[in-house]
Amino acid sequence: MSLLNVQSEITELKKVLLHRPGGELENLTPKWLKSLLFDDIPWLDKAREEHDAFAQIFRDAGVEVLYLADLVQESLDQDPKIKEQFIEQFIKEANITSETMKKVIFKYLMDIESTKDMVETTMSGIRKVDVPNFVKRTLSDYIRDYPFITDPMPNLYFTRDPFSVIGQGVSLSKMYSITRSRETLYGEYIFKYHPLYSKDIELYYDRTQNATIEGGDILVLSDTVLAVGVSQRTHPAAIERLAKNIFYQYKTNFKTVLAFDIPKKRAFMHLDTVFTQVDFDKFLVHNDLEKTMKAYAVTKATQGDHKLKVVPIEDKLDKILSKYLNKKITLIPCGGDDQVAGDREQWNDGANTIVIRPGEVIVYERNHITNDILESLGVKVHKMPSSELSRGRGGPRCMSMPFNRE
Ligand SMILES: NC(=[NH2+])NCCC[C@H](N)C(=O)O
Repeated sequence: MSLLNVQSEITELKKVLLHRPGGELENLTPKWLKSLLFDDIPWLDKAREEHDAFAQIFRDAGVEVLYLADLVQESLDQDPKIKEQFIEQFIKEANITSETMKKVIFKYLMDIESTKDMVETTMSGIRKVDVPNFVKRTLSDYIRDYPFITDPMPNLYFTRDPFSVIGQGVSLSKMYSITRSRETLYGEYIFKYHPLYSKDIELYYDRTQNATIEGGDILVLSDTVLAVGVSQRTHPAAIERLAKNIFYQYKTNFKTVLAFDIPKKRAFMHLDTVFTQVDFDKFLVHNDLEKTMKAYAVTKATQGDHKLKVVPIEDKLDKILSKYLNKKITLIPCGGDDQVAGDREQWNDGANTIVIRPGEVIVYERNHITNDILESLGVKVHKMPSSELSRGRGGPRCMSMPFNRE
């Protein structure tokens, strides 16, 4: 039986996957910031302190915290061949063109004694100055003032996106941006080789598909209903493929995929930046969501082999959720009614909370207006420090991937 189990956004969280930020953040520089999807450079030591506080909130609430680099290390240490294969694939995807350089980097990584250090090196990026006796060989070695042989992956601490646990299976993302594409390699090795987490795993999507989908767009509303954002990052064709796989190929319990078409822009980058559940009957939303979104219900077609039926939904968001979740739903606007506070706090992921148990969430401390509103509605709010981590434009939900909920 699969050790993964996520049938909801809000029931008691048992196990969660995080990534403690590492050297990849120190490899951010203003020149490449935009293409690396950061708005500023977090101070690594402080970012780690904040992240450790985040992890401690989970532990204090009885949640087991897993770390990405540990799971990858445990997967690669199953067999020296797996480790070699991983390094080869990493090099291939890092776009190293020179055959000699490929060999140099292979040896460089193989020579790192601990597998975990090796994995962290692949994450933080390898600079030309890191490699002993680096010799310029290719034209680009000579011409470009580019410091890296392999690029850093600074977005790894957003464990929500490269894969997503759905029910007892996994959707391994095909990422939208070049900079995040290699992040899914780690998930591939975990779900193929990890002694615990590769057992009986159903793969509902995989990284070799063409159409892009990212975990931040996927919300497991119940054991029968998924919500998926059609966003800057997730293409409708990917949602249809996912739906066919969960409806037909794997015959899961899921009956409906609600597709929410949202604006294709950075402030709305994933559905979970504008919309998260906080309790059985409460959702946090960005003020502008209702005005700008359009919902569709995707179900099995009654006729035709492996066909889908897509129906536009005209109802308002609370009505749609009430219908599919079978209860009256309250929408809580991020930042309240004030447009300025709403826009500001949403930009700092005020609408992006992770639920520990129904009505108990982790939030960024800085979003004080939204946090006060949540508290006034009886939601238990754990505030985490958030000066540095928020510079990557992701909040507590983006930084966590539940492996198991009650
Ligand atoms: N699930 C999320 N909302 N993730 C936020 C990811 C932020 C990251 N800098 C990116 O642009 O990809």
